[in-house]
Amino acid sequence: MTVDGPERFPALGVLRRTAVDRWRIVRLLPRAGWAAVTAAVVNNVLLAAAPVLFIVMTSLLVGRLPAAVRDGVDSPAFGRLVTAFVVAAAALSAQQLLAQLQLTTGLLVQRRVDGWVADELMAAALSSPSMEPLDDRALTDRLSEASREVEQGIQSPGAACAGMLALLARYGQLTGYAVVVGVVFSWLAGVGLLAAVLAFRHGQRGGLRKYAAIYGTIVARVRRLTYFRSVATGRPAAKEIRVFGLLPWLREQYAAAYLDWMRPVWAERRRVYLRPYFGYTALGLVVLVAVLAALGVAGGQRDVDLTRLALVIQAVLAAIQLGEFYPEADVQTQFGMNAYRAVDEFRAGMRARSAPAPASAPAPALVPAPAPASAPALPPAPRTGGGPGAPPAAGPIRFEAVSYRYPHRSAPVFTDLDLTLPPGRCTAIVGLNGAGKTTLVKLLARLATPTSGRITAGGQPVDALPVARWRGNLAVIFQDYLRYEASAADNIALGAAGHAGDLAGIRAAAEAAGILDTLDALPQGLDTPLSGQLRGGVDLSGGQWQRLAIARALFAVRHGASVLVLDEPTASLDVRAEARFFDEIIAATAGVTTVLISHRFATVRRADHIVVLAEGRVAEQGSHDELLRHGGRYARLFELQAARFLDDRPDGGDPDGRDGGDPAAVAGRDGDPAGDDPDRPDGDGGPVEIGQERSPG
Ligand SMILES: Nc1ncnc2c1ncn2[C@@H]1O[C@H](COP(=O)(O)OP(=O)(O)OP(=O)(O)O)[C@@H](O)[C@H]1O
Repeated sequence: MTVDGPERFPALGVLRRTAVDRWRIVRLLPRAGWAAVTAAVVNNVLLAAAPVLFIVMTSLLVGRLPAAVRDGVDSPAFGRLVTAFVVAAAALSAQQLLAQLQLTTGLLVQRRVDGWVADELMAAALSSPSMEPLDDRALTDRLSEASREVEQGIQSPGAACAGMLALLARYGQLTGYAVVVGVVFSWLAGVGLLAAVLAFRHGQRGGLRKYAAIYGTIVARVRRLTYFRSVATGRPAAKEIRVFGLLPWLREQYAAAYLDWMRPVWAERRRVYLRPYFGYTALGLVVLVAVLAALGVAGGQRDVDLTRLALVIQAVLAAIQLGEFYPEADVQTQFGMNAYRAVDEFRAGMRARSAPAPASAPAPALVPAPAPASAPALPPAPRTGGGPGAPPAAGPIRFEAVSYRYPHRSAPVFTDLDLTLPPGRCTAIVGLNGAGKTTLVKLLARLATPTSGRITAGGQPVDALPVARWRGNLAVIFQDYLRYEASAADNIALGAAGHAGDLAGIRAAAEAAGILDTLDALPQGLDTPLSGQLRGGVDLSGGQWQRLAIARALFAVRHGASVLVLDEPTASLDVRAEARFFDEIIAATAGVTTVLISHRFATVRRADHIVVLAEGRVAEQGSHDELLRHGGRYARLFELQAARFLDDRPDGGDPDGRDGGDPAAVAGRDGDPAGDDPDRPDGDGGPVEIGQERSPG
């Protein structure tokens, strides 16, 4: 096996990696626009020249002083002294001004580059049609490192670009000083000076590089620290922290996470900086002493005049100072390069983990759904066209021998799952916690890909369709649906973002979800921002948010989605609203293939078809009546609910049921499983949820 250079000589490897990283940063510069980059380059070149000009002019000033004093204020010698003074003062002023401009042009470059990188990062994060890559910790570590730096903008790729440009000024000055020493004194001294300063810089940069490398290995610790900080200061946890008195616990956790994060950093800092620092300082001192000693010898032999003496002394001292740490460039370039490497690695990881989209596969025609038995209560919006971009109509959706296992999990969630979702009907999926209900939705929405088996719609594999086209056919409200910090109208319109102008549709969806009156009563009606954090904004209750999320799904249905998935849609609804759920919402989507996931019998029992998931398969299925007659798992859970209701119900309760009680339980008790009074308010004997089996005793 051949050993290449960098492996045999580690220093070469480091140099090669540094060069590659720097080149990567340089290639980002065009993203800032050529005008901004040119302005920054010109500024930094002038900033390199100004201090060199200053020491040249002040040295001339020193050299011309004896003649000017001797010849008097009216002499040409005095005029030359004044000229040198004016040019030196102008160079100094220009340096001050250019330093400010360096900041401004650098910021401009930085912001533009970071804006582009942020776009790239977002595009990469959303590039995979499935969510699986985001379950990969190594990949999300890269993402969090990159996005943290881009967000903070201190050690970002944009800051690295600005830092690289600023290096032009520093190294330009250094070259200028070395050339001055070479020209007026000795090229050997000039080159020696340059080499000593560069060696010292190498020590600095090498230390910083090693120090920065440790950050790549402690991202998980940083994430933990950030987590505790956001829990402590964020709004979502504010209630629990106060109620449970969690402040001391949080402080302790935060302090532990902080030390866990910082200890390796401190140790590395001592290791990489201390010893090299002494070594390189000694080298710098040796060169300084050698050059100054040679100068002294030459001065003693009267080989150098006053101007040259002043010039060399100033140039050497200024050059030695350039061996220091550059606050405007060093951290930015080192950490910014790391951040951009994280961006690159994240993008590459996403590409590698994303299943290639079958772009060239022709979209098969799906079997059209049967006409709805009754006209949908939610009036459909006029379709904007039925060309190839129109969403496919869904036939029966089948999971055929589908198995699925999450990455990094050994146990599969599903093993050879066979399941049919009849078109235009409502199928309820029930099962204990962790049975796989939400995973089933992820598979249906192609956020995850079956490990084996396939999902078909109208007989055609759904993964043969472009993913966007398939998803255009779905309206999904997840259990953890989003509460957008936007107006109420926008929160609904986001169900079909291309139809935000359909105000009548937004109102119709809100009405069908039973939230229209609430929204109309807000200070700005449906235009009210839904967040206490926004000016003029208000927050909604949990149940109101849930209705709004349902309205979003209904709006998507109005605009062409023919498969509606509702994951725990009644979890936050009050019992009256839950009882009305079928009449108001499911009826509004009659004719739409609906998947309803719920732990609540009051919600599921009126579905056309009920599927019980257990141990990775369909354990039972049928209508509510059939499943009760079957006397299996579903019936057992239902009986538990009824028993709970009977236990909790006070003796001689109101015969018409108006003192409370879950309608499902009433149905189970009176033998009319399907019939109940949806208006009946519930009392304290709330529904027992599927997945929370309780002993009847
Ligand atoms: N992102 C994930 N990575 C690894 N395992 C997961 C992930 N999400 C879910 N699981 C596991 O998959 C199984 C099914 O989870 P899923 O959320 O689908 O259950 P569920 O039936 O919806 O549960 P619940 O009724 O509690 O909402 C569980 O064992 C869970 O631990």
